[in-house]
Amino acid sequence: MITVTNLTKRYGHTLAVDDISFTCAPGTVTGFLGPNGAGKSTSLRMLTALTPPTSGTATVDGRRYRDLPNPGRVVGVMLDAAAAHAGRTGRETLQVAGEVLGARRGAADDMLERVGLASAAGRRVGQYSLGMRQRLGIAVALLGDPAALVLDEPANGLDPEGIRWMRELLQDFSRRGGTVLLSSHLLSEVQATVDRLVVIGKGKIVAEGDLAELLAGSGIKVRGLDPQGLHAALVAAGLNPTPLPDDAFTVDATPEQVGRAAAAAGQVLLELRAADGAGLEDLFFTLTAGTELADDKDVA
Ligand SMILES: Nc1ncnc2c1ncn2[C@@H]1O[C@H](COP(=O)(O)OP(=O)(O)OP(=O)(O)O)[C@@H](O)[C@H]1O
Repeated sequence: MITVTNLTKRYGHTLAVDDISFTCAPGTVTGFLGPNGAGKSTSLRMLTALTPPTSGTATVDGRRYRDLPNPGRVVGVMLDAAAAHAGRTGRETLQVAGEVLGARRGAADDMLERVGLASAAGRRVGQYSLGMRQRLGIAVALLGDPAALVLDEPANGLDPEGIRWMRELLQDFSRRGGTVLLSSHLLSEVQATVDRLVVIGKGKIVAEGDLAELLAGSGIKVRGLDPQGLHAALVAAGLNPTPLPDDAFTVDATPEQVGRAAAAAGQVLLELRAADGAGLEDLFFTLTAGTELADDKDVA
């Protein structure tokens, strides 16, 4: 169990993380989602004792990371896969990590096999692609056979096949009772992997809950032949339409209410269905507005 309670971090005048609280239960994969600069990395760094909190606490299995005698045996961590020692080979990286953890002999090679790096084990990490470093980072995190994983942007640099591999690995880990907390700045990247979401914007939690609930709780999507006429009809019926980019609207009402409002005004409907998480996407769009430059930097 990962428990974050009133966690806060201030850098001078910047409130990077502002009084956040949430828990991650065993057997679940939680996505920690937010745009660049929202406070994800700072939160994960506080959770893993790399940065002291200004106030609040973060614990894994009831203990702060820095109080764990052999933390890698309790929680596997990957915060910056690119930071691995470039001069070491993949095998050496895992052997060094294994010594710290007291892992059994042969664990490094078994793990290289598990993450698909066996054939690259003797190559220097400096020659690895970002995706290969992510795999190596996961291998280091898993090496101590921990019950929890904390991963900062694990999908970064992975190709679609790599993302699928990561998804299966994490879901398998959670099915065996493990607890996973992973961060991402892309909803689409983690949507198929996580069971729960904690959404953070400007240091504060702005949404939290089961993925299915967050995706479902977004009303009805409706699109008509005459968007302006449909908008006027919905407003006249006392409904409160929110415009979507494709000339459609979301409405917090039943399909029948929307259908009747449109019929009363003679409006032809082209689409009337559950909104598929458009509300969550809208929320994310609002949060990420203005951060495109930072996203481009990540891709480059
Ligand atoms: N060491 C630091 N000194 C001063 N400000 C910092 C420091 N680390 C982070 N910040 C600031 O805290 C805020 C949150 O940054 P953080 O890196 O946690 O966000 P993030 O959600 O992880 O974004 P990214 O995905 O870009 O890393 C930002 O405004 C950032 O500039």
